[in-house]
Amino acid sequence: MEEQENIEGEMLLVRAELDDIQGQIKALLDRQEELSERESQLKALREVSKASRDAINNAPSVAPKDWSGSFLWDSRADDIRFNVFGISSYRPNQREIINAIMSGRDVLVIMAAGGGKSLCYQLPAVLHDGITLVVSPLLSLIQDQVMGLAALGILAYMLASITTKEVEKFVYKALDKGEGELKILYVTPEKISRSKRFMFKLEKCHNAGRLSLIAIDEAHCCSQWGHDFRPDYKNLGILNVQFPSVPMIALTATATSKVQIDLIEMLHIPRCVKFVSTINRPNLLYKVCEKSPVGKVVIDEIANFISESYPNNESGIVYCFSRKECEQVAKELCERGILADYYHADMDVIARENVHMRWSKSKLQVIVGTVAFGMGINKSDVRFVIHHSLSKSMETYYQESGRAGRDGLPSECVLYYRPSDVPRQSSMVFYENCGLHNLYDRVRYCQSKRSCRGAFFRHFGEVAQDCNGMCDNCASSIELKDIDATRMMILLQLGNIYYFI
Ligand SMILES: Nc1ncnc2c1ncn2[C@@H]1O[C@H](COP(=O)(O)OP(=O)(O)OP(=O)(O)O)[C@@H](O)[C@H]1O
Repeated sequence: MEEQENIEGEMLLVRAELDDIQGQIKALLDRQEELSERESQLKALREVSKASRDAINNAPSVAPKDWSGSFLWDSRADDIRFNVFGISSYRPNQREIINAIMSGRDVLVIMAAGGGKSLCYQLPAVLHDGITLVVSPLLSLIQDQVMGLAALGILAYMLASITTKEVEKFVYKALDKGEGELKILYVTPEKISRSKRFMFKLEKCHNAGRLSLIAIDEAHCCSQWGHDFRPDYKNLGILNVQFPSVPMIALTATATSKVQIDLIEMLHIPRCVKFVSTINRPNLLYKVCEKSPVGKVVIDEIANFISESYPNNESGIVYCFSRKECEQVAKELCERGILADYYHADMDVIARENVHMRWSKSKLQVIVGTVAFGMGINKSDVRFVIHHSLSKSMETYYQESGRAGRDGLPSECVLYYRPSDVPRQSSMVFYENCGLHNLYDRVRYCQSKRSCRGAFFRHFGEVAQDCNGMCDNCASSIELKDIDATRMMILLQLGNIYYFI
């Protein structure tokens, strides 16, 4: 009897000590998370302050100007905005950017996906007399833009491998002799670095005073620190060296301060006016779901999510780690009644175009893609982006998930996470610049019960904004508060408030 009591007594003590340890571990983990967050904040602040110190030290001083004031071209610009582009009012920063370009300044624009970057160079292109040269990384992007401009009645062409001889002749005549009414010319960066003939004609155009503006789209491709580095973008610095009097506008949706410094240097635009809009996409809801170790269960969950939340063929993307996984996931989604197909770099161009086209026209609900399904996705009504696997960095995740909701309507970004996915990603990024560091940032985000879009603000060195319950962690803390409040009311009614305290 006594022995029994001793055992019971000791068990109570052990249990109490275990609970205590559990409490301490939790407190330490919370503190670890707080410190990691603070460390990232401080790193971002250090970069921003270094960047502004460098900018102050290195750049020749230029008086700051109020780009939102009145300018000579105001009424003509308003007329073109409304009557040519059919846009009733400017979005934040658009007017200021246009004014800086029209004042002859180089400009760097950082504006979130769907923010309206194109208007910032297309409107000045129409406003100016000469030709605007646009460098863009992808043929599909260029084709979309040229088609869109043609529909608005703006004469825009591209010079690329698929350009017909007739169009090429027209473009070269326009550059050479000023014939025709060419307004905007799109090229890929390879044209600048590899075609002497093109550069020769461009020089003639410039010498005749007909090259009015140079726009570099997806400018983050210049930087090795960015997520889509393209070696040919490195050669674009030649444009400002060869045509220093022509204003240059560089545009991107994302650039950390390190990438900004890099691309300003590469493009030789140290005195550029910088317009940085918020990276926040308030219409996107971010969620991290626990990923089952059983593959079929994961697919079941994804298929249920799509068919229950998006029963009307609303468009979505599922990102996978490997090509094989893409094909498998697409097949299994089809077996569960979802109209899906896969897209990866191992397919030939025609097959990829075909899948992309069917999806763009909503004949396919879901594209299951690898990272190869990236830039050039212009579909604005993507309602969900699901990550079947962890992406390799915060930046990649921001870009990929950001393909949702470019039309500003509510959309969801869901990530399936399990710790056992980390090693295969780490083996892929091991040799990349800061690869592991970036991946661990991502892992920390997935494991955190507190992290939200605030992690993006920290990553891009932006002042934090409220998440407004638009992530699972913030939403559940709001729910918890609701539950607590309800419980509090019941307890108050029962006169049991001391329980709660
Ligand atoms: N001021 C405006 N008012 C209303 N719509 C606008 C305005 N400016 C641009 N848009 C529209 O917003 C959409 C997105 O614009 P755009 O394609 O230029 O975005 P973006 O910033 O280049 O995005 P991404 O980085 O994803 O390519 C387009 O349909 C465009 O016509």
